[in-house]
Amino acid sequence: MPAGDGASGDEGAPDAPSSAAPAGRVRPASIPDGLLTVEDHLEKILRGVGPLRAYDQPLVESLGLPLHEDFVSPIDLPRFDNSGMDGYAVLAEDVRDATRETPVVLPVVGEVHAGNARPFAISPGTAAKIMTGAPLPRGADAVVPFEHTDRGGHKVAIHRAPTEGQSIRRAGDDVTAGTTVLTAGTVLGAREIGLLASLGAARVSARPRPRVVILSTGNELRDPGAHLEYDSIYDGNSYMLAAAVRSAGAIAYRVGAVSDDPKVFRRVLSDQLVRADLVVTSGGISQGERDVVKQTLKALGTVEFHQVAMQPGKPQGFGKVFDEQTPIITLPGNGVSAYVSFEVFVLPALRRMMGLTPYRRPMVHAVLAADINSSPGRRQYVRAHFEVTHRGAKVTPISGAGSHQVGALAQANALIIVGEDETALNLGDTVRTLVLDRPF
Ligand SMILES: Nc1nc2c(c(=O)[nH]1)N[C@H]1C(S)=C(S)[C@@H](COP(=O)(O)OP(=O)(O)OC[C@H]3O[C@@H](n4cnc5c(N)ncnc54)[C@H](O)[C@@H]3O)O[C@H]1N2
Ligand code: MOO
Repeated sequence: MPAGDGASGDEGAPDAPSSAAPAGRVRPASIPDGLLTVEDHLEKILRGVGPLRAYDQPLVESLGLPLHEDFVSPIDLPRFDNSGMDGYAVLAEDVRDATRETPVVLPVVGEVHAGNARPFAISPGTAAKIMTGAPLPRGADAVVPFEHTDRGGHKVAIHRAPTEGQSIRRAGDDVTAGTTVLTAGTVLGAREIGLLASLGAARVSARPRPRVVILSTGNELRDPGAHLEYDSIYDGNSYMLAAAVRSAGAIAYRVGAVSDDPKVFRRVLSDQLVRADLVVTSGGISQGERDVVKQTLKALGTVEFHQVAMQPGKPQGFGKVFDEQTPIITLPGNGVSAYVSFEVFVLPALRRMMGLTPYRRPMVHAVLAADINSSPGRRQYVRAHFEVTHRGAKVTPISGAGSHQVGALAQANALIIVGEDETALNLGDTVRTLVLDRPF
């Protein structure tokens, strides 16, 4: 089956989260009691983060954001009849018989340049020199390009007859004032931003980019470039998450690694809220004795921690913190777990905050190039390489399935979904795949 964008199956996100689980959703039988499904946890998050309030933003800042309201053109484009060529404005009738052998000679009664013209008219039997974009003089109904003339100054010999209307760009032939040129929800790219600017919009109404504070936790973490003791490692996650946040179109505030001291974590978190629409943490949420995120946030009573039936990414948390009621998504510390959890939970939340739908990456169907075994009870996100060959979409699992294997993760450009109840996918099967890094 060719690569498609069918947002099919159980990955299709609820675009308008409701307060109850959608009717008809079946909990896979193999999921052990006590674990949430991926959809359960995602729904809690999507219900807890609303779209940010839209405001007028500078045009270029709106790149990648959806337009909040229909945009009705206040003006015509082109604004006025103007020349499409450098040449001479004439009355077509006057030069109807012009040929190379028998050119028609007309007096040149004026010259109009783009941005340097006054209202101007020509009488029958005369011509005006005109440049591309300059307003057409009244009385003219064609433009003869320089190449069909002797380029004369006081008089011009025209040696090819133009058709009526030739090289004239009529007012409103592209956009008519009063028409809706972009509808609410249109994601603004270079073409749309160019159009809005051409229509005189200095600002445009869009939801802002969410500001995301990223905290990683762990006494073992050091910034890249810093000295490592024998038991320390570099903080990969906060960089990865900051990059992922930016790729999603949001603003990342990466705070370096915070120690496992609950007092320190609490203080840093509270200090950061002033610039956060969302906080994302990594690490410190499983069963460890110093799981600082879980320990600190549980005490607040507003953040819930769960195990989710997925691999990687089993430990998860979500809630709101302090007086600000800032949403916080707590991700597991293993690098691959943090990445996959970002894709599955944080990306949809950011898209919802920005007003972008769909929230979740559409699924692609691809032919599997090797067997995959899976233990039941958790949905697997298998790191894989996706490509489109002359025979269609193909996906190949990458070796290195450990949640800590960020080397293998960096080889991947896709995640194969193995359902909770599935124990094997076989070479040649058509499998559900999330193709990463693809705009949607
Ligand atoms: N007894 C149990 N132990 C664990 C369980 C469990 O159910 N019972 N779950 C495992 C799973 S699954 C995961 S995932 C991890 C999640 O643990 P935490 O979220 O508490 O994360 P940490 O313990 O802080 O770290 C895990 C691992 O990742 C490394 N790490 C953490 N932060 C970073 C970072 N910013 N950059 C690079 N590497 C990072 C950390 O050093 C650990 O190796 O728990 C399992 N354990
Ligand atoms: O669920 Mo953990 O995220 O597998 O390593």
